[in-house]
Amino acid sequence: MKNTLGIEQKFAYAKEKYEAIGVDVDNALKQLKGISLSLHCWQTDDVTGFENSNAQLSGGIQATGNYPGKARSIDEVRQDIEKVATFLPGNHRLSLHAIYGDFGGKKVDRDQIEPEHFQSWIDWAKANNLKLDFNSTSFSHPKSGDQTLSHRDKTIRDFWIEHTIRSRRIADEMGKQLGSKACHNLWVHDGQKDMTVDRFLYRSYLKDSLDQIFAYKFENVKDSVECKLFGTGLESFTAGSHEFYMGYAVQNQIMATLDLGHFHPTEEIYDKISSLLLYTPELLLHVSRPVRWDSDHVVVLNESVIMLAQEIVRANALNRVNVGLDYFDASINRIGAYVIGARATQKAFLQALLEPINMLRKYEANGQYFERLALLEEAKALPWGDVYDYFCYINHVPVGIEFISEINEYEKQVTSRRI
Ligand SMILES: C[C@H](O)[C@H](O)[C@@H](O)C(=O)CO
Ligand SMILES: [Mn+2]
Repeated sequence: MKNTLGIEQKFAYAKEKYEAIGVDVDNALKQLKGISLSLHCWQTDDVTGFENSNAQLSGGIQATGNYPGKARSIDEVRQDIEKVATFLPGNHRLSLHAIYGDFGGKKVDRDQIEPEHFQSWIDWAKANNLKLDFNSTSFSHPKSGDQTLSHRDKTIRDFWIEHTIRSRRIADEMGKQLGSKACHNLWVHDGQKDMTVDRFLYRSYLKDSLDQIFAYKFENVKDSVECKLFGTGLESFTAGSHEFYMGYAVQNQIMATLDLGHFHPTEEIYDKISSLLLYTPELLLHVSRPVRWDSDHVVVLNESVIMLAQEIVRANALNRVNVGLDYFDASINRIGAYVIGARATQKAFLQALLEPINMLRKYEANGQYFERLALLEEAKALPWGDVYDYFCYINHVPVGIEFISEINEYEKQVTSRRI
């Protein structure tokens, strides 16, 4: 590790500055260490999965780019995730989609998946000190079409109901064996391209499908439902809108998933945190970066992510919010994409944990709004970066830009050879 003295000295100076405004830096670091990010497995291979080698991504989502080195097998996904973990301070989780099963080369349709197809993932996760989360997969399948759980054909709905119940059962097994409840995220792309007249009908089918799916209770699963504004090719109607799933989550006391790319481009999700947490037990986040649409660009430390982290910390809700990442950029080094996005998310939480919240609250309560705004602005320039470097250093992962050369080396030795 380079320049150890500099890191410690800068941290000591930063700590003094924060303590002068009433911030407990050691406690912030302790809390940051407790935030497990759920890394999305699908950045390794551009959401292809291992059902069949010619899988075409559908469902209104797209991974654009052709950067060499994507993972081509389960072993390569695991190898890449293990590498990513060496760059991230803290203990994290992996979120799998149902199409990433270990099917042993056999054709296993979605309504036939079993926990046994994910046992090798569970064993691997255990050996690597990771916990798992899970997602049913409605896209990239001959029966997907434009609609699944909301389809007007009962046989199609029944197929996807069966798939989703089985997915939750797999999540339950993961949660049980790994000793940590698995989040099961349900996102279906269901919608229509053009003006749709039977919206009420499709949404009532979707509700009925969900009722059948959630009639099964699994002890080791935390269920979540993910809304979306629209998918590509399905621009006019989305069955699972925000209002639809918010109502469903509240009525059934499950989680809503908030994906940063699933709202109107100027709509921020930070302000939904305190509202939803008053009515649902927990939340699941999909931290992402929409550029003009739900483009799933790599997460960076932008205002949307910072404000989101602030709202969670200010609401004292770290233990009620599950933080998943969701983006897929096939145009740059994929390991680098994970590390940039995961570290940016951690930096946002660190900034939030280092906020001089007591002073800010006092100003607000006294109606001292100039002082509140001034302190919010000054806090942006406080040396949180030195605290993050120290966090990396004490957790034995590369500090600052050191990870760039290490990822380049991995590319040279491993991913560039995948041809
Ligand atoms: C692959 C994921 O399940 C998917 O990205 C979903 O979470 C989503 O956000 C779709 O836009
Ligand atoms: Mn998502």
